[in-house]
Amino acid sequence: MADHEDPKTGKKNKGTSKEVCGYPLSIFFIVVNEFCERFSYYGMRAVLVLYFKYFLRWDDDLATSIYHTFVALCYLTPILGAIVADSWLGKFKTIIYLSIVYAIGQVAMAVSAIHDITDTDRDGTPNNMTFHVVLSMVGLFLIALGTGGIKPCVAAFGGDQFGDHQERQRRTFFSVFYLCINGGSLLSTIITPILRAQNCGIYSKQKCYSLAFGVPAALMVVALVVFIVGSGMYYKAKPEGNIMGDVCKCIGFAISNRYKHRSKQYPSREHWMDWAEDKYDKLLIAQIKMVLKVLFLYIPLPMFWTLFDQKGSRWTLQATTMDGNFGAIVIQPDQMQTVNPILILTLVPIMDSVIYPLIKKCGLNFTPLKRMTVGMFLAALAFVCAAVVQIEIDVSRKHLTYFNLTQFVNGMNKPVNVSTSEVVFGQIEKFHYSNYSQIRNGRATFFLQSGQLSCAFSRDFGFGSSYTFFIPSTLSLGSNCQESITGAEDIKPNSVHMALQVPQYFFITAGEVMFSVTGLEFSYSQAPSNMKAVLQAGWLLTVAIGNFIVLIVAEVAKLPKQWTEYVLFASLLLCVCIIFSIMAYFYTYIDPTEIEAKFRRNVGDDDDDKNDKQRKLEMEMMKRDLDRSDDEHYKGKQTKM
Ligand SMILES: CC(C)C[C@H](NC(=O)[C@@H](N)CC(C)C)C(=O)O
Repeated sequence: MADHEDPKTGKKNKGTSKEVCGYPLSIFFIVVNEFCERFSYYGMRAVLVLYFKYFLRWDDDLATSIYHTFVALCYLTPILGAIVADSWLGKFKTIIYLSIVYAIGQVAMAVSAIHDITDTDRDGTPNNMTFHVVLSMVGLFLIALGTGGIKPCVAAFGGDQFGDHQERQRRTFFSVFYLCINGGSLLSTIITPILRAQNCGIYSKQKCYSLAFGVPAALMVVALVVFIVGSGMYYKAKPEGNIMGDVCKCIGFAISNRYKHRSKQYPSREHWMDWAEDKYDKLLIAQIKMVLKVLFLYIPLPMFWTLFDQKGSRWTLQATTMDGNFGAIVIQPDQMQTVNPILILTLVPIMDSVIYPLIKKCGLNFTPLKRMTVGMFLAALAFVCAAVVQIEIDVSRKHLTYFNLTQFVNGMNKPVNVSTSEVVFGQIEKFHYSNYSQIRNGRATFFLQSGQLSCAFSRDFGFGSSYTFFIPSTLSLGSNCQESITGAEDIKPNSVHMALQVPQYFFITAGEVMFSVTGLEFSYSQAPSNMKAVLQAGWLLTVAIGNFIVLIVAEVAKLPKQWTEYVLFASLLLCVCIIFSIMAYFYTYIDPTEIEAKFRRNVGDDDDDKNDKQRKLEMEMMKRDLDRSDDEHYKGKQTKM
C-alpha cells in the first residue's frame, strides 16, 4: 500500500491501491490511459492538414494556419484544466469530465468527415461545406480543451499515487509515462494515414477521413473507460478551494503592501512575498515562493521547444529536398518524423538503466537541472547537424522539391493518350508535348494508347528528378514501348540521402529525453501539494511559447540561407543554455511535503501556544531556505544544481 500525506493535516494516509513490485497498481490504468489518449491525439493530428486540404478544400496557407492555431491552443488550455483541478474539481473529476469533452470532439471530427451526410447529388463531394467546416471547428475546439485540459492533470495525478518513500519509483513512472506517450503516438501516426488512404462511403467511395478520425475517437473512449475502471484504486487528493484566486490575491497584497511601506522608516523584509504576512497564512506564502522559484527558472525554457518543434516544419521541408530511397523501402519526407518516437522508445530505457547509473557510478551528481542543461545543449548540437546537412544539400542541389516532374513529346503523326495508375497526362496531339506532371518517387508505369496501339513502359524515379520522354514517330502496333521510348534527364535526382538527418534526430531526441522527461518529473517534485497540476501547466506553457517564438524568429530574421537560420537557432539556444545553467546553479532543490508539514506543525503548535522560540527559529530557517536557496538542512535532500 502506498501512503500519502493529507495536504491539510500533513498526516500520512494509506492509499487504497495495491502495490506490484513497489509500484501502486493504479499507475497501470494511468499509463494505459495516456497511451490511448496520445494515440487519439497524434493519430488525429497526422491526417488533419490533409483533411483541411482535400476534404474541406482549403488552400495550403489556411490549412497550415488553422493547424498551428489548433496545436498552440492545445498547449494553452492546460492552465484552464490545472486551475479547475487544483481549485475546484480535483484532478480525478477534471480528467473524467474533460475526457468526455475530448471524446465528443473526436466523434464530431469523425462525423464531419462523412461526405455522404451532405452529398445530396451523390457525386462524392459534400454539397453543404459549411456543415462540415462548422462541425470540424467545434470538434477541434473541444479536442483542444480536452487534451490540453487533462494533460497537466494526468501527469500530476500519476505522481500523486506515490508515497514519500517511493521517490525512485515515481521517477521511473515519469519515464514510463513518456514511453507511453511515444508508443501511442508512433502507432497512430503509422495507422491513421493507412486508414485515410482507404476508400469508403455509402453512395460513392472517397478517401476515408471518417475512419482516420473515427479510430482515434474510439481510442479516446477506451482511454476514458480504462481510467474509470481504475477508479477504486486511485489516491485522490482533495482540492483546497479557489487556490489560484488566493494565490493572485496574496501576490497582489504583497506588492501593494510593499508599495505602501516603501519609505525607509520601515525595515525591509527578506523576500518581497513576506509583505503578505500581515494578512496571509505563512504556509500559503511559502507555497507561492516555491512556485515562483520554479516559474522563474522556466523563463529560458521555451527556446528548447522552439527548436524541438521544428522537426515537423523546417526539418520535414529539408527532407523534401533529399533522397528517401532506402533500398527495400522508400521513405516519404513526413515519415522521417517517426524517427523521434522510435528513438524515444530506445533511448529512455538506455538512459534510465545504463547511462544515468553509469554517471552515478563515476561519482557525478547528475541532478535534474544538469540533465536539462545537457538536453538543451544536445538540441543546439542537433541544429548544427541540420545546418551541415543543409550546406551539403545546397551544394548538390539544383532544384527545390522532392516531386518528380515528367513530360511527354509526341513524335507520332497521331494523338496519343498517356497515363499512370495515379496521373493522367491526357491526350497529346501529334507533334505536341504535354505539361509537366508530378510522379511519385520510385518505379512508375506509363500506359500509352493511340487507336489500336496500346503499350506500357516503366521507369525508376529518384527524388526531385525531372524527365522528358520522347514517343518516336516509328511507334506502331506491336512495338516494344520499354525499348522504343527514350527519356532525357532534365534535372538530376536529389543526391543527399535522408539518412543524413538521423544524427540531428538522434541529438534532438537525446536532448528531449534529458530535458523533457526530467522537466516533467522536476515540475511535479518541486511543486507544493496543492499546485501540482498548476506547475505542470506552467511547464506545458513553455511549449506553447516556444511555438510562438518559431513564428516570430522566422518572420523577423528572414535569413536568405536556410543553414544560417539553423545556426541562428543553435546559437540562441546555446546562449539560453548558458543563462539557464547559471540560474540552475543558484537553485536549491526542496522537498515541498516536508516544508509544508513543518509549517503545518508550527501552526498546530501556535494553537497550543508552546515552545515559541524554537518554533520561530525553525520557521526562520525554512523561510531563509526558500528565499536564498543556500541551505542544506532538510535531511540532505536539498542539493544545488
Ligand atoms: C510536452 C510535449 C511536447 C511532450 C510529448 N511529446 C513527445 O513525447 C514527442 N516525442 C512525441 C512525438 C510524436 C512528437 C507529448 O506529451 O506529446
